[in-house]
Amino acid sequence: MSTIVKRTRVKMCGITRLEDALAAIEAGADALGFVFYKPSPRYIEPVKARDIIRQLPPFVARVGLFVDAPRCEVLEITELLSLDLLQFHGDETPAYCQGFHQPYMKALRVRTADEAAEQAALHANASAILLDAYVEGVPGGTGQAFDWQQIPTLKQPLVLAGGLSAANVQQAIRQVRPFAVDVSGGIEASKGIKDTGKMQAFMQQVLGA
Ligand SMILES: O=C(O)c1ccccc1N[C@@H]1O[C@H](COP(=O)(O)O)[C@@H](O)[C@H]1O
Repeated sequence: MSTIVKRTRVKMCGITRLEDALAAIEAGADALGFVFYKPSPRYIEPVKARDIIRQLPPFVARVGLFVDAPRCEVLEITELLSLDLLQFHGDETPAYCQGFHQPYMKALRVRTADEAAEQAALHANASAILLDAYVEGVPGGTGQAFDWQQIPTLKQPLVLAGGLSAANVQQAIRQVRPFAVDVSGGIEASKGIKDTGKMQAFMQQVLGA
């Protein structure tokens, strides 16, 4: 009789340095996120992201994060570097999100489960729906968790984000049962700089969930 071991996938976001990317992979991350949103302290120049991505081993997904970027900017970046998935973290419409060659994940900022369910239904073609905290005036990366009672039932795989860290990710996984978790601030030494110990501790908690 065979045993199937199912584990929650992990995306580590806001990578700005090769050493952090390699440490995240060593810790066990399934996906790395690169933030192409200039106001973010985790913004990375596309050319720098390309140089990091070129040095990564296979079987690790490269995710590009955008916030209401002009279509031509996304096209420029996706032509410059090889991305497996686009993460749209603003108010992008389904038509906009589907207008690229790469699959996409739509981030929604949760206020209520009903509202999130309505928004998610519009993105039926999304590869996944990422749920993040709603913080007025800030699109994401706030380090804030939201009320996990407000998780809607989704047709798409659910990626849970928002204020996750080694301290709460196990509880989050047990309660929400997401397909994947996405973390940025909770594994940082400072904004944009990852902490290897925190990444390892995060993964250990995920594996123990
Ligand atoms: O990381 C950022 O700076 C960022 C900026 C704009 C939109 C999204 C951003 N990051 C994403 O936000 C969530 C939650 O991050 P955190 O763990 O609470 O810091 C995550 O999906 C990041 O990819």
